[in-house]
Amino acid sequence: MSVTETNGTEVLAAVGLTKHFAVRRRGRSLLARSPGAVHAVEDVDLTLCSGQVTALVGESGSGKSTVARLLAQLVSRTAGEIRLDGWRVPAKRGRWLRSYRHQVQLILQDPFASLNPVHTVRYHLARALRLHSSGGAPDASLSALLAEVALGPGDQYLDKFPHELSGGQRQRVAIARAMAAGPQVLLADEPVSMLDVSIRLGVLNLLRDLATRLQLAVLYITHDIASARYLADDILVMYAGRLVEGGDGETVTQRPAHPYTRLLIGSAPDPARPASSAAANDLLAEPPSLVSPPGGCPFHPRCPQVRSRCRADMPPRFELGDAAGHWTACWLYSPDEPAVP
Ligand SMILES: Nc1ncnc2c1ncn2[C@@H]1O[C@H](COP(=O)(O)OP(=O)(O)OP(=O)(O)O)[C@@H](O)[C@H]1O
Repeated sequence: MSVTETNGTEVLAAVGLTKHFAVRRRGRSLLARSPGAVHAVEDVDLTLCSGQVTALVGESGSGKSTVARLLAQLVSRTAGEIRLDGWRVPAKRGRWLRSYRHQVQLILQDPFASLNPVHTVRYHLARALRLHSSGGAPDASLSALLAEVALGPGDQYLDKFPHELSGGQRQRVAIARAMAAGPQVLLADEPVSMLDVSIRLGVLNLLRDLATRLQLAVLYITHDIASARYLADDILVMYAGRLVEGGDGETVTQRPAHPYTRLLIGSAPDPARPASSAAANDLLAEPPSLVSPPGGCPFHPRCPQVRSRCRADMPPRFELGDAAGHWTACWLYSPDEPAVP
């Protein structure tokens, strides 16, 4: 399924989403005229649809978590628009925030950090249920929540403390707590990267199941493009705060267009393919400064196919035409550039 031609309807969308973090000035920079800023997210457009999993993939520091925090309204945006069910979400906080947070739930990487160690599973789930509904939190409702995340029977888990659960069970409880709000959107920020490899698949399958069964729109944030391919309908690739490629998961991973996407795929561990040390080394190269980003395409200093135009101008999105909704922001695909070899 492609980003633009999905079966589901649009639930959450961002247009031109931008976040600059102010940088504290030190030493000589105290004399600088304008304070610096980390350009963490620049001009990001994305659409999350009901029943669909969209993966946001990129290396560390590319701005993925900031996108999640912006969509969850945990940080304010510098520019851009967010729409929930077609409703323009105000940039300033207000009374709408509570109901927004019912609809858009964030799941973090480390369930140990997100669950309070002194409270039981019952406490966490009951509190979440009471927060989001006017009724109480009878055990039957708590067990039903646990059943949603394939933890059962409920009475085996309700009185357990986080440290008495395995990593996978803790993440499932964190997901059950998010489900207590009855959300339309789950933003899952590296939800399996701290889990044992053997249990990752189970949690990924759970996210897929929730998306399909409950028609949730899921954003799956990861640095691991192989897991994105496994789980997601659509993949968006992020580099230095910007989206550089998007399309359905199979097309993006089988026919990657952007040189950065190719590098990401080339450096991903694949038992069936000898590791490309060249690709891995390229990825280890110095990431760009987000305080004074290079002019033109942000990837040009690392790009093996750089052209003069790439140093001067920011590439727009080019539709690739090989699959519906497959696009890339790279001058190699401009109709007025010589064809890609
Ligand atoms: N509160 C903040 N103040 C200043 N800079 C920040 C803040 N939060 C994030 N950043 C910077 O924004 C950039 C993007 O960070 P972000 O955490 O969104 O990237 P990421 O792709 O999620 O990386 P990771 O996978 O390592 O979390 C980084 O340079 C980071 O240092």
